[in-house]
Amino acid sequence: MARSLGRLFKGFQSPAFPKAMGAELCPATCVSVRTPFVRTILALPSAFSSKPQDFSLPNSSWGPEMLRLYNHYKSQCEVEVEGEEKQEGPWQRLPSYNRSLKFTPAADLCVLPSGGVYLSKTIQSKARLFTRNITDPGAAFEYVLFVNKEKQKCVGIFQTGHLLEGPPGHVHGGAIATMIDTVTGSHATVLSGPVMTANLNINYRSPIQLGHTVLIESSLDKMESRKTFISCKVTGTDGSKLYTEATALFLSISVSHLLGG
Ligand SMILES: CCCCCCCCCC(=O)SCCNC(=O)CCNC(=O)[C@H](O)C(C)(C)COP(=O)(O)OP(=O)(O)OC[C@H]1O[C@@H](n2cnc3c(N)ncnc32)[C@H](O)[C@@H]1OP(=O)(O)O
Repeated sequence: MARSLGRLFKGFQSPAFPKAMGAELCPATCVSVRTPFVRTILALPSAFSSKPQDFSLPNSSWGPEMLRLYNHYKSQCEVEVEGEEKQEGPWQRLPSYNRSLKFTPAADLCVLPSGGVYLSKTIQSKARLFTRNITDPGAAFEYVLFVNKEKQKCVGIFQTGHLLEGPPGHVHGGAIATMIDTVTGSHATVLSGPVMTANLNINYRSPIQLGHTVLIESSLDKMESRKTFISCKVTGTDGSKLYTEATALFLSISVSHLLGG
């Protein structure tokens, strides 16, 4: 277990900002790899089951607004320079998988001081990322994240499926919190390496209709020692309608924190 976590976070171990913001956050097919975060992203599939699927690519459930915004940011991941090969653009897409740890043999399990083990083999083999655990396309969270290293921004484009209902016909507040945590948490991870959410403050301004696509834009407010402060807004796809505002605090952690050490 400890070895698996170590592998997972290996690329995060020298996350100093702004060095990490020099990251080239490219899809798994990209060959240009320089920074700790990108190494981690690219290493992730090998820590999964044999056939990792990148869920942040378009599928048949994506509506026109989801596709339009995806294409808008995707087109800025590479730029044409006259007479030269395509170059990296200001935005980079973050790939997204549904597992963070592969099955680990019993010998790898971490024995806690209490005498228990960190995770049973069964739980490890069945564990799935919360936002990617419903396999029916379009039923729950459809999303893709892009980061902009120069502007220190991250955007999430989310299409909200019918299984996210809270108030009739509208998205559950916990699902909105999940979307916000996903965008701001990924942003903080890009900036600072392994982090956990310490505090999330949410103001729900207007209900989000089920099936709607929303844009979640997060910005770095400040970094202080182990603390990364991020704020974000959830809006309609043209940015005019404000649905939700939030601020979040992330604390950098070591792998031993996750093991209860
Ligand atoms: C590729 C990956 C993409 C991931 C995307 C998804 C992201 C999802 C992220 C999550 O959902 S994480 C799960 C939800 N979060 C948790 O379960 C965290 C549970 N809490 C903890 O594990 C610990 O409380 C925590 C790591 C947050 C902090 O414990 P520490 O022991 O490391 O910190 P400590 O208590 O020593 O405090 C350090 C500093 O932070 C401050 N602090 C800690 N918790 C705080 C808090 N809640 N609010 C404000 N300040 C806080 C604390 O006052 C102190 O400030 P000073 O250094 O200035 O004195």
